[in-house]
Amino acid sequence: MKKKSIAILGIGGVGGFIGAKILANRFDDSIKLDFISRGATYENIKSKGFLFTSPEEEVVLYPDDLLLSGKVEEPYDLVILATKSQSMESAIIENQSIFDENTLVLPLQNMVNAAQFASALVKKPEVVDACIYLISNVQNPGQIRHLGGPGKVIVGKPLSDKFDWAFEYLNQCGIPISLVSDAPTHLWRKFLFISSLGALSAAYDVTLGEIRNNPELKTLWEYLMEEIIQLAQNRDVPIDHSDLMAALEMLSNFPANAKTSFQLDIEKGWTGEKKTLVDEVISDSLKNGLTCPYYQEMEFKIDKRLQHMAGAWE
Ligand SMILES: NC(=O)C1=CN([C@@H]2O[C@H](COP(=O)(O)OP(=O)(O)OC[C@H]3O[C@@H](n4cnc5c(N)ncnc54)[C@H](OP(=O)(O)O)[C@@H]3O)[C@@H](O)[C@H]2O)C=CC1
Ligand SMILES: CC(C)(CO)C(=O)C(=O)O
Repeated sequence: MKKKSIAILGIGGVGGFIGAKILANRFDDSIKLDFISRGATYENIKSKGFLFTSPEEEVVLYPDDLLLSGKVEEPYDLVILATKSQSMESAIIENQSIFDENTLVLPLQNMVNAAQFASALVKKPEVVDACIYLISNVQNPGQIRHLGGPGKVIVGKPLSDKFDWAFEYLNQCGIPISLVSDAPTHLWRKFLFISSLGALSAAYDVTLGEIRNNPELKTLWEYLMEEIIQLAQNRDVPIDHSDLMAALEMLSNFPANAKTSFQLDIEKGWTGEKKTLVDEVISDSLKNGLTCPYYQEMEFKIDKRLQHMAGAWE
């Protein structure tokens, strides 16, 4: 029987964490795991191996095959999409050959509609809603540091049980998988936290500790979350004030000096995931007759920061 195969497309914070868990914990070679990367990430892994650091370990690992994005010719049984949201489209388009009608696609972006977006591009495979709870960053291309979070993956149930092997395998490799029938609610709950906190931290250039300890910033954060809740409810997704309270509580688990990854991108003058974290919240709200003055204010401030940085570098 043909070996099952898994490809991770995008070896950054998320893709690297999942790849490391599989490579470090797999118990046999019954399933093939390939990395699809590009540029410096590809070159560094090729020449030095893949370095994964966590509070428990520092290991150099090797995927079964390291492949250059755009040059892959075989379809996979499971494809984990782990690029940032703004790179998804081009990554999928240049790697169409990795998908066929037997592939399951797991998109892990901080988006509420990643599965719909990917589905329209890949056409044949089944794409399920998914999200991951994790803090893991690129130190250098091909070198990933896991800073916290269990790496728990929440996945919307596929149409059949033919992919159960994949979920069992990931679980056995130390990636906790939770299959749920109400995936949109989970995705929106996560988006409520990430989008609002990302927007606020990027607009004001503040750490998570500064947001926690500054009553004005904390109130602004709550207003932003309320704008997400009204958008979710407008789409019949049942998140409410109790989720806002849970998000406030969740912030207390983060180190005071932690910054969101969106803020780190803005600091470098990059737009990062602004389109999916901020701009689309505004456009979707307005399209549905909702007002979102706090998101609009964050967007304005973020744009000003970006313009200021672009000016400073000219
Ligand atoms: N990091 C985290 O802890 C968490 C992140 N998320 C979400 O997960 C998603 C991924 O985030 P994260 O892992 O941090 O992002 P990173 O930027 O760390 O990693 C993305 C990787 O994808 C690569 N990539 C982009 N386009 C291609 C392509 N065409 N072919 C091959 N590789 C490509 C990038 O390479 P290159 O450098 O060359 O662009 C980069 O290595 C985001 O939506 C994020 O919001 C969710 C939960 C936690
Ligand atoms: C959880 C959090 C906020 C950690 O930095 C994150 O995932 C992000 O920045 O996108």
